Amino acid sequence: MSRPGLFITFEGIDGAGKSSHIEGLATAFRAQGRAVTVSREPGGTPLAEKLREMVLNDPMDALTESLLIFAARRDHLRNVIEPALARGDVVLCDRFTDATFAYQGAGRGFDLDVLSILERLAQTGLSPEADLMREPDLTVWFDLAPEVAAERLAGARVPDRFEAQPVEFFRRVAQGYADRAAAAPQRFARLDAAQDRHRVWQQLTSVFVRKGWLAIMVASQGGPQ
Ligand SMILES: Nc1ncnc2c1ncn2[C@@H]1O[C@H](COP(=O)(O)OP(=O)(O)OP(=O)(O)O)[C@@H](O)[C@H]1O
Ligand SMILES: Cc1cn([C@H]2C[C@H](O)[C@@H](COP(=O)(O)O)O2)c(=O)[nH]c1=O
Repeated sequence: MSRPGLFITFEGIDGAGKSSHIEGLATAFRAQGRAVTVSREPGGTPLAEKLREMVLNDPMDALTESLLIFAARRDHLRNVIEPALARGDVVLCDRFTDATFAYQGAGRGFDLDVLSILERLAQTGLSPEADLMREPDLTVWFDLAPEVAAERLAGARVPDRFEAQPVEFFRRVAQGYADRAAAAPQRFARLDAAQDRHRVWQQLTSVFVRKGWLAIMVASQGGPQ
């Protein structure tokens, strides 16, 4: 009998360390016989990647930004996430809707009620259960002080529109993530992302072992060196 799909998202402020661990986790799942789809937001389809380029680079107001992000998300859900979950894949997605509440909501100060309406519109009617609003089964939150994230990113790459924001913006985004985690504690797993890569990897795999989604052996394998 095929196993049900799992939708797992990774969140945190820019530079928190999410991307450093997602491929390692995909390898761990594959080693245990699971098919894995790795993706990201905004992005993940040709259309959504075009929208990503605009959102990350072109000046726009917060409503335009939110509409483009949810348009990209719907296309990504329709064409990648829902088909993968229907096949029984583990879907590992670098950011999802919590990022919109944290960045556009808490960071930019955009109306959270409007975001909730857009969320319902964009994430409903795509799975065989018509009324289901697709949400992650688990959200791993890499919690890191904005000052530490800024140090990690300094000089690492050319900053996009978000990475170029001042530290006060990221304090609000970090608070936005804390609020989302407090509102859905059963869905969120918080990691102390200030620890070194190996310890963060250990925290990460422990979450999956505790849930029974990975066997205990992988906690000491793979991951960044
Ligand atoms: N635990 C860690 N300790 C120190 N540096 C780290 C750690 N984890 C990642 N880094 C470094 O910090 C930088 C940001 O890491 P990474 O790209 O994984 O973060 P991210 O959360 O995916 O960021 P973004 O969302 O902006 O793409 C990279 O240069 C990476 O090598
Ligand atoms: C999904 C999503 C993302 N963002 C922002 C957050 C980041 O600054 C960029 C994506 O870059 P990354 O290197 O892939 O992390 O986009 C946002 O503002 N709102 C969202 O919903």
